[in-house]
Amino acid sequence: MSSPARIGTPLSSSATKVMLLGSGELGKEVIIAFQRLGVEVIAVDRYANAPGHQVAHRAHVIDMTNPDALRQLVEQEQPHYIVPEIEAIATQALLEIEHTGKAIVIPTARATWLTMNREGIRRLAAEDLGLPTSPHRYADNAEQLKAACSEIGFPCVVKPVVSSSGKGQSRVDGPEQVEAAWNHAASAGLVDSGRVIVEGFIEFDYEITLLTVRALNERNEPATHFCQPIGHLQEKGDYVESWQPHPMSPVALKKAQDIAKKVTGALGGLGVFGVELFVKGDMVWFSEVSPRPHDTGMVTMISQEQNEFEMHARAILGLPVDSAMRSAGASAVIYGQVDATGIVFDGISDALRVAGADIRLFGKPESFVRRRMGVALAKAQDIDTARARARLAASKIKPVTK
Ligand SMILES: Nc1ncnc2c1ncn2[C@@H]1O[C@H](COP(=O)(O)OP(=O)(O)OP(=O)(O)O)[C@@H](O)[C@H]1O
Ligand SMILES: NCC(=O)N[C@@H]1O[C@H](COP(=O)([O-])[O-])[C@@H](O)[C@H]1O
Ligand SMILES: [Mg+2]
Repeated sequence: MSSPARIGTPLSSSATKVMLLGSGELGKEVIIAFQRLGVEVIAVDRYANAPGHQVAHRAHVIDMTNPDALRQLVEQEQPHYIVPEIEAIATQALLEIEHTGKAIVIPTARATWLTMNREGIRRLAAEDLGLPTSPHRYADNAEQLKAACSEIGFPCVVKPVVSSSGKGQSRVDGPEQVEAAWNHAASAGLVDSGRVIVEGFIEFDYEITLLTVRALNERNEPATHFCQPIGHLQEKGDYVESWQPHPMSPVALKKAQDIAKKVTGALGGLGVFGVELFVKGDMVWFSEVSPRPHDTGMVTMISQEQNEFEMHARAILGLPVDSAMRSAGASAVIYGQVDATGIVFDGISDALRVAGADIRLFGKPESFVRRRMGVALAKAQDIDTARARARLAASKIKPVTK
């Protein structure tokens, strides 16, 4: 597939150059992993001093949904690899860039294009691959949404087709809530494409992220590695806690791995994928997939030998990965809790005195009450203790205005 991996010297003519499109908390860790391997990293985001900007060789602020701005920056920086870190990117420009052969898009330009829009990945998963998903319909206005919700039945979930971290998402319990769901989706979608998806509500026992890695083996062929399942808790469509390993029946685990193998195989390329699945008994539904490290996978910073960001960097460069666990672990989100710039975090010593605990503060320049500003991590003998420790450590951190 490719020649054996080589890495040059950063900031010289031999440099191996990677451009991150999106440089939030996930990109920051991917950049640190690349930096450790002596890769030259260019971090891009929509605002200045994003977390990843602070640890890269160079930083740029552009509108990544603008194809001209994206093409121009790629022309200027000439990266070998382009690593998308968010959904809302001008994926059409990525398809063109990949086509010229000037840069490799991770995992592939088509994968970023399909997964940026819920409709693209749903059609691939449900129609082309025949994977089990929630029943679903699409709507382009409030009237169509009413009809779609009645067809699907209540409760159902309405989401903008382009959005993430639960933005613009509503659970709808009856016809009287449909209009509010339409307005919420229209106001909060990342790119206002004006289209929403309605999904039947799955009454799952639990949900997991199955981190799946496509990395080259010793014969230089892509091979699939599975991490242990990550259980998580979501509030308003956004993750608040995750833990690894989540116990699963052998039947459910096998189904989850089969689904993950099919969907990541169909997307192709190299790197980490976060396959989101709902589980009830031995039934498993595909929900969605991130063709990149996943927020719930931040737990791997404490629970795995190689965390998801290190595995992503290695897989991208054609290097071997190891998806083995080190210890049961958990993560708990630290929210901004205030609307302010340049906030200060109190209580860090108390957090770090919690047994087995550690923290990451992302360094986002501006805090919002519900913005994810950091994460507490904890290891333990079992996931219940790890969860309690991570929650306790997170609760000790008090963001305040300066
Ligand atoms: N059809 C559904 N049935 C039951 N719960 C759902 C359904 N769709 C979404 N949810 C709940 O909402 C959460 C967020 O949904 P989803 O992953 O589609 O949103 P998202 O905006 O893409 O979030 P992220 O970017 O963090 O993955 C899910 O993890 C799940 O807890
Ligand atoms: N579920 C997707 C996800 O967690 N994405 C992560 O959040 C950042 C945006 O944060 P912000 O909204 O606080 O700028 C993204 O850049 C990425 O690191
Ligand atoms: Mg999700």
